[in-house]
Amino acid sequence: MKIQSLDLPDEVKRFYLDSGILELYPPQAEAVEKGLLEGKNLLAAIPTASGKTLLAEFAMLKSIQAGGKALYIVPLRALASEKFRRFQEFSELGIRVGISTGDYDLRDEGLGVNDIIVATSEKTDSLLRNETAWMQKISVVVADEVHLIDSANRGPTLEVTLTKLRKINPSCQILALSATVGNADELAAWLEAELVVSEWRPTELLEGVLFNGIFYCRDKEKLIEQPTKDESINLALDTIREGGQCLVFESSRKNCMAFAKKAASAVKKTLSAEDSEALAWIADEILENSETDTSTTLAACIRSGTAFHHAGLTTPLRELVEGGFREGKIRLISSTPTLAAGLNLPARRVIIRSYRRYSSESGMQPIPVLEYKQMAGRAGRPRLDPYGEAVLLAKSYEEFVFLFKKYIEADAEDIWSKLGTENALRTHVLSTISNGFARTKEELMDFLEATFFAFQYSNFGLSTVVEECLTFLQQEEMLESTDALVPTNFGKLVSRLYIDPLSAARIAKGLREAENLTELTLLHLVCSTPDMRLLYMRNQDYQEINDYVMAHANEFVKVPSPFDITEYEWFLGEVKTSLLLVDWVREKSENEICLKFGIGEGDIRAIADIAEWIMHVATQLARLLDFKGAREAAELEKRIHYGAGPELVDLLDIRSIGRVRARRLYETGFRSTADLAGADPEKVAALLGPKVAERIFKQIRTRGEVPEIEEPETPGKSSSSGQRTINDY
Ligand SMILES: Nc1ncnc2c1ncn2[C@@H]1O[C@H](COP(=O)(O)OP(=O)(O)OP(=O)(O)O)[C@@H](O)[C@H]1O
Repeated sequence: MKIQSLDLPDEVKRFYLDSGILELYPPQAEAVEKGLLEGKNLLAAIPTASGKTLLAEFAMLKSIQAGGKALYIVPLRALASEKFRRFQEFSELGIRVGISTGDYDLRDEGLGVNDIIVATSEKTDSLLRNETAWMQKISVVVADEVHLIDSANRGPTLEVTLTKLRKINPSCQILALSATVGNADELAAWLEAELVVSEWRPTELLEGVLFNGIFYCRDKEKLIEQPTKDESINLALDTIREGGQCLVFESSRKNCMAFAKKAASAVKKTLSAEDSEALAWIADEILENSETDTSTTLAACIRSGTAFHHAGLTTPLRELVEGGFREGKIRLISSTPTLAAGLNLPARRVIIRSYRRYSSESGMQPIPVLEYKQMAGRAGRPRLDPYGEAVLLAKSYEEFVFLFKKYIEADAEDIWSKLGTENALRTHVLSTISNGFARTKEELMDFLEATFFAFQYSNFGLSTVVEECLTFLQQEEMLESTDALVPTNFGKLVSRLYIDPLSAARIAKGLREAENLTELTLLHLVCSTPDMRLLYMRNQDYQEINDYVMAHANEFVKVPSPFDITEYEWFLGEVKTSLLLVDWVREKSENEICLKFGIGEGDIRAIADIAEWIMHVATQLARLLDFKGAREAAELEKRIHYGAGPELVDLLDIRSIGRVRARRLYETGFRSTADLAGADPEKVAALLGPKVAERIFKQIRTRGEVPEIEEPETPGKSSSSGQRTINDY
């Protein structure tokens, strides 16, 4: 099917023809035949890189040209940024694109001027809870990676968000993009959507197992040369020498880093002088951005053409690794499956070194087939690689046979709604009532009957769980104690703040009962909520944290009995996470924190982000309920944001002044923005570099009168590279 023949505006067809897309892939053609461009709902369950996003673009552009507005929902912020960058290319068509991934208690009304809004499912849900007006005008909803409805933590929000959007916009077109799943027909029926299921890919995928140095797949066997003792490295070198790149999936960050380091010396031998120069630049950028042992190791690997990628890296570092790989400079990335979750980073060969995953309930378990297919689907760059190869490693003949049966010859599992638990429903029952979707139990059940959970389980047991949620919400005074479902002001605030009602109840109880609200008391209160992500307890942590608790027992609202082993262990994890935040707000260096707690910089950022949000909730709740602690919580919220002491908060309100620069200014006597306003500009420029100083004075100038900065006579002498480094924070 030619692009020219499509029922799309001429300028849209020209846009694609100019980008070299002349005709549709078979699944795309099937989608058009099934009504994609006639506003019909459609579920496309097709492999990675087989053109799903293009389908969404066609539907969105068609609707926008007719005056509509599109909402593109993704599961991850990284994917939101990737799609936002892609859709910005439509600016030549006069299409405006916005992205919304920020705080969860904003309406983001300003985004309504855009034709396409990209948002995570959580952010979409919070926009609905905050009754964002432009949500009523959405004409096309794209749910990318919709198979994640199956995930326990993200699934319920995506499912309820789609249910709400269909309620407020019954006529809007739903376009669901999914990896191949076992029950795509069931998902399509729930969405009242046409279904396109296909295994077609633009680049052939060879799936196989490496056993005794031979790569076995379908009808091929390939003997892999053995230049080193490690068969995974040999497999990687085999591809790199052919001009391809490798993605290696490991089950843990430690193994990721270890393999990237181990492969470095062998990969380095394949590099040209030009490659090495380009890689050195990337490595220098890494060190500009971060000063931890992990980033030092990463930079060293990159100089040899390898890298590792996991959630412990900060976003700038991950983007540098991804960019270096896309440009073909980094030859091998060793990653945890984060990379496979939707990020478009294909490679000629994908090596799955570990197909097991650790879970606290059942230890090391084989990953689901769906997850294997996601990783395997990254093999083969369209138009660049002649084929893609996904390789599992077998250490025995039994494992060799198992892997073929379990993964290569198997179909992906069915996906199942995870909404039917009290943890999931508690949040969504309150938001459904707060948003006026339900004023009585009957209306609430009607709303829930429109969910995928009800579609799959035909409401089994839903009423009982809902009853338990309503009882809890009334006991915690988030709902009026009436037959009608009426949210209290407390309940409305909890819904708008996008927090688990159980978290809100714990915070309210803690603020009410706390004798003294120290920094630790508030930080632990935040860490004791179900919304908080806790650090794992390593064996060496137990004694140290336990001793700390004994010495500071009066700073905790409640210390559980050590004889209640499960609850006490969980409490120790809360305390360990609280102590990370104490070090963070007391300006311990990131490297020191990483080494002390056994984490990455990305974890500090991720945990600080969540803690900041929950502390923001504590501030709002203390104010609403007139509890003590609002001022202390508001100050801590800022300190968590910057990772700094209270005396620096005024300085930190200035962009370009992060925790390191603020401390340097403070120690030099510039203790506030007022001090800076009256400061000798040359002195500040000497301290922070003229470019940073100018950015600072420019902000202060907008708040009052201060002298201009004279640029130095000899440009390039600035002490600061002008790059925002980790020390800006
Ligand atoms: N019909 C086509 N002809 C040529 N190239 C195409 C066609 N459709 C898509 N592409 C190109 O193939 C690449 C992958 O397309 P797209 O991103 O739509 O796939 P996808 O399935 O969404 O990938 P992912 O699963 O990574 O999100 C893009 O570079 C896109 O421009």
